[in-house]
Amino acid sequence: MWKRGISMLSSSKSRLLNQMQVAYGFNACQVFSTGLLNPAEDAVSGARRKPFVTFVLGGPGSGKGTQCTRIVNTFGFTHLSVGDLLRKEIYSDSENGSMILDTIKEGKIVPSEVTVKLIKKAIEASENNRILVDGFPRSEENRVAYERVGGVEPDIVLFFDCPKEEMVKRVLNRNQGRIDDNIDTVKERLTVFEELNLPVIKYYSKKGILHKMLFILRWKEDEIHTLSHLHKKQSAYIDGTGTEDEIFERVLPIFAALR
Ligand SMILES: Nc1ncnc2c1ncn2[C@@H]1O[C@H](COP(=O)(O)OP(=O)(O)O)[C@@H](O)[C@H]1O
Ligand SMILES: O=c1ccn([C@@H]2O[C@H](COP(=O)(O)OP(=O)(O)O)[C@@H](O)[C@H]2O)c(=O)[nH]1
Ligand SMILES: [Mg+2]
Repeated sequence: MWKRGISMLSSSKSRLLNQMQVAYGFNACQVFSTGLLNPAEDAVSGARRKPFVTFVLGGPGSGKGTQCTRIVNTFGFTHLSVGDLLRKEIYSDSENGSMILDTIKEGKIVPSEVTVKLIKKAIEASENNRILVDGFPRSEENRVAYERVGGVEPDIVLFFDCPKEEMVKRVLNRNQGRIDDNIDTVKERLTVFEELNLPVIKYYSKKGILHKMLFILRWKEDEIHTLSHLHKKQSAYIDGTGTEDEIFERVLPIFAALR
């Protein structure tokens, strides 16, 4: 896997890494190779190291998956899209397949015991110590269930914020043949996001120093003020609008410390 990663370091990537070095004052090549040489097991004892986990949050179509791909390519993370893990379950002979299909179609949230088990299994199977968990936790219940099973909180939480109209436009143009990319489901997903996912984002923001946040909340103006006032120092703010390149420029500094 390491060899494969090193051969992926194409000249365009080298150029990007050099630009990052100039822009952010750190050795991006070093960051990249450290990511690759960041195995899940301790080289001497062989014991499993605590994974370095980043949760990637944001509404439907906010660009989580798109930016995760870039973070993977630049910082050597393994990307676990929880939506993808669930979709795989539908097509495997899993006992939960039809329940998952119905839940995704309706834009609701799959029970925590199912998702937490899938995430745990995927983290354990990963040879990499750096993990991006994309699209989870989607509710406080999800968050608590993960902490209970894993016994740890994430190291970083990213939140990609995007106006509703832009998210709807992106989802309806996504063109990946997803059963939930239709106007009725996306409307429901936005309601679920607001009711169940925003409290999770608020929770991590309050954690402040432990969790860096990318945070511009367009949803509830009163909360923006309170949260940004309370957590200005500890939080990193990002805007999920603009081109993919522009957004990634805002993401890069968050991982700059991972030398
Ligand atoms: N900055 C952007 N501007 C325009 N379209 C984007 C941007 N980022 C992602 N997209 C597109 O929007 C759609 C949703 O992006 P995706 O990464 O799947 O979002 P999420 O995982 O948050 O639902 C995809 O078709 C993607 O190509
Ligand atoms: O932790 C999760 C992640 C996803 N989902 C379900 O899977 C759907 C699609 O999630 P995905 O992250 O793929 O969607 P995205 O936000 O990327 O559009 C969601 O609407 C939920 O129904 C879930 O129940 N729990
Ligand atoms: Mg996604």
